[in-house]
Amino acid sequence: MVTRLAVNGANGRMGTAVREAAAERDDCSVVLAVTPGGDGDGSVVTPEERRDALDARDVDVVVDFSVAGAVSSLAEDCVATGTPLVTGTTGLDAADRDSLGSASGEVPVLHARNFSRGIVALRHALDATLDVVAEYDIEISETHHREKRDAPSGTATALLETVAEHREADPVHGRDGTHLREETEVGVHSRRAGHIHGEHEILLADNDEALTLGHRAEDRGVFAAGALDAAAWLADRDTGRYTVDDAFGQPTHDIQQ
Ligand SMILES: NC(=O)C1=CN([C@@H]2O[C@H](COP(=O)(O)OP(=O)(O)OC[C@H]3O[C@@H](n4cnc5c(N)ncnc54)[C@H](OP(=O)(O)O)[C@@H]3O)[C@@H](O)[C@H]2O)C=CC1
Ligand SMILES: O=C(O)C1=N[C@H](C(=O)O)C[C@H](O)C1
Repeated sequence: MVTRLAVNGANGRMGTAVREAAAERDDCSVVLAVTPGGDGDGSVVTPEERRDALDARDVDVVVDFSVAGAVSSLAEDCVATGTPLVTGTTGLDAADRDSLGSASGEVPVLHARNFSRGIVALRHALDATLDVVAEYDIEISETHHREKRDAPSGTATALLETVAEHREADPVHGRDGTHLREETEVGVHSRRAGHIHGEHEILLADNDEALTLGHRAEDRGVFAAGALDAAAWLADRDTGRYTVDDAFGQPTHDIQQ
């Protein structure tokens, strides 16, 4: 089956990567692009024209990479038209988050702060690592291109949440002044430079050792491919809230001691 997609934020860096990746696949087809300018063509519309266009173009799933603050009206359009929603937009505001929550009572919704399978693996690796060394000092660092608006990255925030599932974790964003690190601190550091697609590193140190877990995205294609895999998977799902773990599969074996 070919999944008919709408791409929201279609002319952005990720929207472009998604359209390029979809053009190389035979399991999905982009039938609608949504971008603030529109272009008067029925297949490229503005956010205001989106609701009617989702019906008119018979869209199966919306894939969204846009901006914080724009996701709530998108979620409302998905509910009004019964269209499943995959969104990778990060730095969401409270209205966006609430809308995704209520939309998932009406249509399938999958929000992921990173669609790379390597990042899914990194999160599972961190989870397993914290089972052994949760009390080590932990610092999370991320580096992205100069155009990125939100900091810390959605991925760094998700990694921090994984730490918080294991221990008290008080984020400290950057450091200055003269004071000692508190035991519960987790440093969260954001760098912005050039065209870097996305790097994340977790440093854990204590007990005469230091351990790092890290990931580097080498092309936006990795996020686009994951989002398209998630969209194809979500097309057949029941109403509800889903994660990339649901779409890509949970780990199949336990870490052996
Ligand atoms: N989950 C993941 O795996 C990944 C998530 N991201 C996240 O995706 C988001 C987009 O990133 P990126 O593509 O680099 O950003 P860009 O700024 O390149 O793209 C965002 C696009 O959204 C458009 N836009 C603005 N307002 C609306 C609206 N109301 N409706 C529809 N489109 C709108 C912008 O148009 P205009 O410029 O005309 O305003 C722009 O073209 C960010 O939040 C980023 O963090 C990025 C990579 C991977
Ligand atoms: O804006 C980006 O580029 C990216 N954003 C996501 C995030 O905030 O974690 C994912 C990826 O790192 C690229």
